[in-house]
Amino acid sequence: MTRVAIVGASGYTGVELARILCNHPNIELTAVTSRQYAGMPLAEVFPNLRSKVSLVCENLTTSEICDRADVVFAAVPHKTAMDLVPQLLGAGKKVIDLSADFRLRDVAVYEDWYQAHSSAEFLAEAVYGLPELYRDAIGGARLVANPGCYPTSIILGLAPLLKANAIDVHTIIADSKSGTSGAGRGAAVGTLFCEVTDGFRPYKVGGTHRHIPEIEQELSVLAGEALQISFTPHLLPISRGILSTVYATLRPGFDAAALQALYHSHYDNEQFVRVLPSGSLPATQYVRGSNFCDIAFSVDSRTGRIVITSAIDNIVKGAAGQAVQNMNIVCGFPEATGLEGAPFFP
Ligand SMILES: NC(=O)C1=CN([C@@H]2O[C@H](COP(=O)(O)OP(=O)(O)OC[C@H]3O[C@@H](n4cnc5c(N)ncnc54)[C@H](OP(=O)(O)O)[C@@H]3O)[C@@H](O)[C@H]2O)C=CC1
Ligand SMILES: CC(=O)N[C@@H](CCC(=O)OP(=O)(O)O)C(=O)O
Repeated sequence: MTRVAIVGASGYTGVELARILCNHPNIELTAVTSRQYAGMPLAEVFPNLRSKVSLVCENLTTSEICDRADVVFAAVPHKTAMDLVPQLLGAGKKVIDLSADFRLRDVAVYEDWYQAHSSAEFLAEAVYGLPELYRDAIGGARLVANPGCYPTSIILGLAPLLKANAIDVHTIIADSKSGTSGAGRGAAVGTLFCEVTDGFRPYKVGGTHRHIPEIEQELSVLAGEALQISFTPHLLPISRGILSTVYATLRPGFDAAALQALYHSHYDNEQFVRVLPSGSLPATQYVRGSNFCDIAFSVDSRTGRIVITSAIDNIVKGAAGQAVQNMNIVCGFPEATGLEGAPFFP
């Protein structure tokens, strides 16, 4: 059995990791950390885990975590992760980092959008953990940088088009809507019930959201040239789910039938990407609790644009589920282990 620790188990991605991992046949969950809840059973912090997880939250040092685990999920905020990762790697551990600390390859870009990086020497070896793009490299990685939730939904939606040179890469606009769990479990006025319920609003408008450089980095690799996008996130009064609507101008020669074939050839062997039949549209409630990304597109012949819609559960394919998918690849387990469940509905 592979021994696994979750650092940051009292957060939303941490509890989702515990929920997925408690049914995983190849691993043993051996440590769950939290400073606030140290001494309290994780199943008391999160009663959904009653009778499924018996571990008690602990405030462990990094060397204590190393003694207990072979694989460590860092489900902590950025900055905290970059301070933790070097010691874990030094002790020979495999690390799946859910934060943004190792996603950007260029330290200057990271420092522009986040803060000073104290472990930049590991950026070159970190593998961006989007299995549909980097499966082989993830298999040999000791540090996987699990993607952000918005980037997962947008990059998967655009990848087939960029690889086939089917769109004008300078025309991409992405409009994404996220459930409130995307903001984490920490108390904040902006995520109070009265601030969120019965309403809908954009935030970080005008090219200011920190997922922009991550999305541009990966789309530029796919396009083979540097590109920029317009991206606007919105906050939905739902607990989980992301729906992204992405627009781009089509190049001549790509009609709807050719594009449908393109998406299918790209994703039909992928277990977690469902290309919807023509005329169907994705919805957050059809991926809820699952590791699926549902994708559809329509061609607007009036404007010559393609409109791609993609839906994920931000905590699953957008975070913990994708992290377990990455662990499975790193450890050589079947990629869908622990992630086979159908979405919850309603
Ligand atoms: N929520 C989402 O949809 C997504 C989140 N992510 C990323 O995953 C990571 C975790 O996110 P999320 O679970 O939402 O965050 P939460 O705010 O819900 O949880 C954060 C966790 O980190 C722990 N923590 C905070 N500061 C420290 C510290 N200095 N040292 C040790 N532990 C600390 C907290 O526990 P305690 O304070 O008790 O120690 C808590 O368990 C973040 O980097 C986030 O950006 C990525 C994709 C999607
Ligand atoms: C709704 C909401 O607030 N979402 C978060 C993004 C989610 C996330 O966790 O992104 P990282 O993994 O890059 O930190 C936000 O917009 O900042």
